[in-house]
Amino acid sequence: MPFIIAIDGPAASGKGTIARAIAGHFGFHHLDTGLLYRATGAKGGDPVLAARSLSVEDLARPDLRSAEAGQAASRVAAIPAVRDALVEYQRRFAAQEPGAVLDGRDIGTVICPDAAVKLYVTASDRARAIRRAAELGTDADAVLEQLRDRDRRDSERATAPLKPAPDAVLLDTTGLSIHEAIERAKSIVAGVRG
Ligand SMILES: Nc1ncnc2c1ncn2[C@@H]1O[C@H](COP(=O)(O)OP(=O)(O)OP(=O)(O)O)[C@@H](O)[C@H]1O
Ligand SMILES: Nc1ccn([C@@H]2O[C@H](COP(=O)(O)O)[C@@H](O)[C@H]2O)c(=O)n1
Repeated sequence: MPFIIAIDGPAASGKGTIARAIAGHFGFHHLDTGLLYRATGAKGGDPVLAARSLSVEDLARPDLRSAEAGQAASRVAAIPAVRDALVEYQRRFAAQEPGAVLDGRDIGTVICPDAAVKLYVTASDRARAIRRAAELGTDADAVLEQLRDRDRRDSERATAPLKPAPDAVLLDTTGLSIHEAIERAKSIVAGVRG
C-alpha cells in the first residue's frame, strides 16, 4: 500500500518546499496540486473545460508562478465542477508506490482523507508576504494584500475550503529556517513511518 503524505496550508507558508524535500528524502513522488489550478486559470476560456483538458504543456507554462496566475487559480478553484475534474488525477497520482507527497489546500480533507501523515503548514501573514515578495522580486506590502485576498477566498469557498484536517499535525514555520522546517517535517513523518 502506498504511503501518502498530505501537506496543506495557506499561500507561501512553505508547504511546497517541505513537500519536495520530504519526497526526495523518502524516495516518494511529489505533486504540487496548486499547479493544476494555476494551469486551469491561465488557460482561459471555460474553466471546467480547461480543467478537463489540461496537458503537459499547460502545466509547463513559464508564467504559472506569477501573482496573477495565483489569483486566477483561486477564482477557478472555487468552482465545484473544476475541482471535480481534477480529483481523479490527484488520487491516481497519490496511489503510486512506494508513496507520494501531495501539497495543496484540500489534500488531507478531500483528496486523500486516509493519508498516513497529514501536515498543516502555516506561517504569519507577514512572514509569508516577505518570502513571496523575495521570490517574485516585488514589494512585501502589495504581496501581503494579495495573499490575504487569496487565503480569504480559499478559506471561505463552499467546496473543499482551506482548513486543517482534524487529524493534521500543525507546523508553524514563522520563526524557522527552511532547513529547520524540513527537519521538523521529516521527524513527524519518520515518527509514523519508522
Ligand atoms: N521556513 C522558511 N523560511 C524562509 N523562507 C522560506 C521558508 N519556507 C519556504 N520559504 C520560501 O518561501 C517561498 C514560498 O515557499 P513555498 O513555495 O514552499 O510555499 P507554498 O506554501 O508552497 O506556496 P504556494 O501555495 O503559493 O505554492 C519560497 O521562495 C521558499 O523558498
Ligand atoms: N489542492 C489545492 C491546491 C490549490 N488550490 C488553489 O490554487 C491556488 C494556487 O495554489 P498554490 O498552492 O500554487 O498557491 C490556491 O490559492 C487555491 O485557490 C486549491 O484550491 N486546492
